[in-house]
Amino acid sequence: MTRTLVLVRHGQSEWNLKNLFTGWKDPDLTDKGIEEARIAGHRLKEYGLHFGTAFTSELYRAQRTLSILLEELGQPHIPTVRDAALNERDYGDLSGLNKDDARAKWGEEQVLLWRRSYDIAPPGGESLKDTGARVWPFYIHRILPKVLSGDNVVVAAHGNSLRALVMALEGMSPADIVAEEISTGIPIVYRLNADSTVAEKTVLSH
Ligand SMILES: O=C(O)[C@H](O)COP(=O)(O)O
Repeated sequence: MTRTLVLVRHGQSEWNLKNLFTGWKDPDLTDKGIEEARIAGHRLKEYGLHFGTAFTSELYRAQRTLSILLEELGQPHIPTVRDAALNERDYGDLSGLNKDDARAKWGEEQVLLWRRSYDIAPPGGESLKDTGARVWPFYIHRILPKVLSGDNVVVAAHGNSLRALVMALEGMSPADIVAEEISTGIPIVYRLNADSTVAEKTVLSH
């Protein structure tokens, strides 16, 4: 049994391109983002992966990335679960603001704490810990049983919902997770042991 779990962050969005905090806002992919999703599907095809189930968020950029990727894989119609538990971190009052303008207003250090620390939430939004509080139970109750049953699973989600998932999978500490970045459109392939620990991790870079 392969017990494969693939995580992929959506391709570049219009707001990634404009350097805006996005969170639960719902912009589309850019042309580059569409291409990144295609390449991700192509890399998974080359890797020989077939999926039984897909999971994504309720946000369009992740859903569109997933459908482009599955189309490229030749598996456009697999069962797909969409759930807000996998949504991006809610960026609260920062949503829609330019990231450089935010650094100019609140300082580099404060903005980095909001973006990468474990438990400091942006004003009106979620910390990574808050995001994990919805991602982790969803993983345990909905995603993991599929993986452990041998049903290869792909999860198309977001930078911070995936950072929360990677933190749990790899047993990272709050200090470790600060440096963890998830690139757009790069599949991360985990093979899990029967006890759900990670046996192997492969990053399918371009
Ligand atoms: O919501 C956003 O702005 C991005 O998708 C992730 O942003 P971050 O890299 O600032 O956490």
